[in-house]
This record gives sequence, structure tokens and C-alpha cells, in this order.
Amino acid sequence: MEKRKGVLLDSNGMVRAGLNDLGLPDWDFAVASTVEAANKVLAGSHPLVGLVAFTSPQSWSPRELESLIARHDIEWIAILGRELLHNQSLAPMVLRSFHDFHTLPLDRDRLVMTLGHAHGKALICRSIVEQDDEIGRYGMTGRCPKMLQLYRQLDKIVTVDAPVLIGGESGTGKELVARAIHHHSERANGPFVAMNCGAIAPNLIQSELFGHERGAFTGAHQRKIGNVEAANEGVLFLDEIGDLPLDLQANLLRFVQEKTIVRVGSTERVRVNVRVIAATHRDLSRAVAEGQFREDLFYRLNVLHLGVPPLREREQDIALLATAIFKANQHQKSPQVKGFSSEAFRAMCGYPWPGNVRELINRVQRAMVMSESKLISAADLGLPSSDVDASGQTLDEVRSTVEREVIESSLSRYQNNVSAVARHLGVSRVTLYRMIDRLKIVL
Ligand SMILES: Nc1ncnc2c1ncn2[C@@H]1O[C@H](COP(=O)(O)OP(=O)(O)OP(=O)(O)O)[C@@H](O)[C@H]1O
Repeated sequence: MEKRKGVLLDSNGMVRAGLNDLGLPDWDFAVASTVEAANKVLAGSHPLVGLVAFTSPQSWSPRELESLIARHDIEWIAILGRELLHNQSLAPMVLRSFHDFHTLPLDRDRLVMTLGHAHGKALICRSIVEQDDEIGRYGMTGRCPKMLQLYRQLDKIVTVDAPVLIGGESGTGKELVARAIHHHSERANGPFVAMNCGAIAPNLIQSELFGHERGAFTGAHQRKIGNVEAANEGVLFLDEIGDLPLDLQANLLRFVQEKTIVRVGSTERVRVNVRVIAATHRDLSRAVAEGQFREDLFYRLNVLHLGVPPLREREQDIALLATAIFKANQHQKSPQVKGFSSEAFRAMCGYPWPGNVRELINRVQRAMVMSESKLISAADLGLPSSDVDASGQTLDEVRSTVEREVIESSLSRYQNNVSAVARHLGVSRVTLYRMIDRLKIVL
């Protein structure tokens, strides 16, 4: 049988010697005497379990150690003298950040069991992460019907070279979609140049787009290539196209039609080969009807149209997105934070998300840093808690919701000590483990 891999952080070799004496034939521990060395081991051989030996409360810098623990998705076990268990600075950290602890002297049977449990748990976590790669396409997270439709549209759009107009509220992922089109199209090796037409002073947009010659205007000390030329052979992404002033719309139309530009202060026409992808949160056809956007430019840009749905219409993707954001930001979370409570998931699903995915990212990132519990709550996300709403749920669903809440809060209260929780809830450990499995509660 292939040996299970672990890392042992041990500054003076004391626990290493003890482990050797125990003889654990199923385990192969790489020993690191510093946090930096442990980081290297973890990056190279991906063990699933880490042991940290504490000979005193000051064995390791808490900041360094907590950052090591937060960075790597493995289970940690603290090994320490019984007298350190009540140390005011060490004990809270051990309870918060470690899967379990083991007191010295090492007890072979107990250690084998603890290691086995930690290894099993890490394996399950890793398999969940791997399955999650299937949660979207084109670098996007989401598999609700509206996102599946978007992927099907993208499948076609990436095979052709026509202009695209992307509509959707702010923060829905329009730029992400534009980058995906570029990345999966024949222009992938060319540049992707993004420009926000709403964020540049109107008097500068002309030169930002088309560039200028030296001396073209006060302050033009040298020739500057504009974004259109910079995107040659690639994609020019024009965000907030609805904010482009009318006079510049005429210049843009000329470039889109003729595929040439003239730098400000020059008379020379320069040929360019650029695919234009424009985006707007405004209703451009309405802007056309109101005379604020040129109709001819609208038709030139709107050859292919994509609408990115607001987050409130992707309710079944919210938990997926929140979890993906959580995983992507593991390195900057508070070490004890392990995931979301079901109350938090419910609150996220009931919230209208005016700032869409961008707002979700901000709220989750903030909660990951600020939460003081193991599971992020609705309050940590700054969202109103929606109480259990039984309407529309079957009896089984309501029961599962309640069971999950009771078990999660008891686990949190007893620091994941399954025996204590089983005693508290009046069920056997086996029954409790079965319920934990069925309800997919992460320990
Ligand atoms: N489906 C998704 N999966 C993962 N991340 C997403 C998804 N949609 C959006 N995001 C992320 O949300 C953030 C906002 O997305 P993006 O900037 O593309 O939105 P936008 O619609 O262009 O916003 P704006 O109109 O304000 O420019 C980015 O960090 C982006 O990576």
C-alpha cells in the first residue's frame, strides 16, 4: 500500500524522534524545522495532514503559523505537552485552527486514529474541491439554466470574428465574458485591451482611443499609440459604451466600418485588425430611441448580442459562487473560518444583490476576514437573516434544515467534538456520523 504523506513541523526534532520510536508503517512524514520549510514541503508534495510540535507557547510565531494553516487546504494536528493545553495564548489557537490535538507522551493507538480521521477528512475536502471544477465553463462559475444558455451562446460566438455587444447590470461579469471570448477565439494570442468609456474625461477619449502625434495638443510631448492600435490582432473591449459622447461615436463608427484610424494631429490613415466587444449596463436601444446613441453605430456593434443575467436570477448559483470565492481567497481568511452556515446560504439566496457578483465577492471576502466563528453567518455577510421558511418545502426538507442547524450549532459549541455533540443530542456517535454524512456537513 502506498504510504500516506504528512508534514511534521518540529523545531528541535523531539517529536520526530518519538514518531520514529512509534513506527507508523502507513505514514511518511517530511520533517520541517521552520514554517518556511513547511511551506516548501506543502507546495511540493501535497500531503494531506500536518503535525505541529509545540515545546512552548512561543515555539512558533502565531502569525506565521496561522498564515501557513490558512494557506494550505490540509488538516492540522497539534502535538503538545499537557501543561500547554491551558495556556491562554496557545489553547485558543489550537482550538480554532487545528483539526485535533495530541498530548505528549505520544500514544500510538490514539495517534493512529487521529491521523486516520484527519486524512479521511482532508481527502473528502479535496474531492469536493475537485468536483467543483465542474461548476461552470469559460472561467465562470455557474450552472443555472441562464448560465448554461450563456455558455451555449459563447460556444458559437468564439468561433466567429464579428463584433459583440454585451448587456447586463453592473458587476454581473460582462468583462469576464469579453475576456472569455478573447481567450477562446482565434485572437487568443493577440492583445486584450480594455477601456472604460465612462471613466475617461471626454476631452481625452479621442486620444485614448486613436492615439496622438507629438505636438497634437498642449501636453502631447510625444507620439502615443491609442487603445485601438494597441489591440491590433486582438480584442478591444469598450466598457460602458453607452457613455461615449455623440461626437466620438461618429469616429468610432468610422473605425468599425473602415477598420482604419487616424491619430489625433495626423492625417495618415492606419489600418488595424481589431475585434470590438462592447458592453453596457444601459438599454442601448432606448438610448438610440432617445437620440443619445447613434443608431448606425448601435447596429454595427450589436451584430452578436449577449445578455449576462443579474445574480438575483441565478439563485441556484449563489452557493456555488460563494463557495468558489471562499476557496479562491483561502489565503486571506481568518484561520478558524471553515465555510458558511446554512443560515448564511439562505440569507444570500433571499437577497436581491444590486451589485451582483462583485457585491457577493466583497461581502464574502470581508466576512472571511472579520468572522469570529467557524461558519460565516448572515450577520458576518451584512445580510438580514431569513428564518426557516417552511413554505414550499416538503416535510423532509424542513426536517433536514432544522437538523442541519442543530448539528452545526452543537458542533460549533463543542468545537467539533463528535462524542460530546452526540451526548448532548442524545444520539449515538454512529447515528450522528450518519446524519453528518447525509446532511453533507463539513467537520
Ligand atoms: N460567473 C462568474 N464566475 C466567477 N466570477 C465572476 C462571475 N461573474 C462575475 N465574476 C467576477 O465578478 C467581478 C465583476 O465582474 P465584471 O467586472 O466582469 O463585471 P461587469 O459586468 O463588467 O461590471 P461593470 O459593468 O461594473 O464593469 C469580477 O471579479 C469577476 O471576475
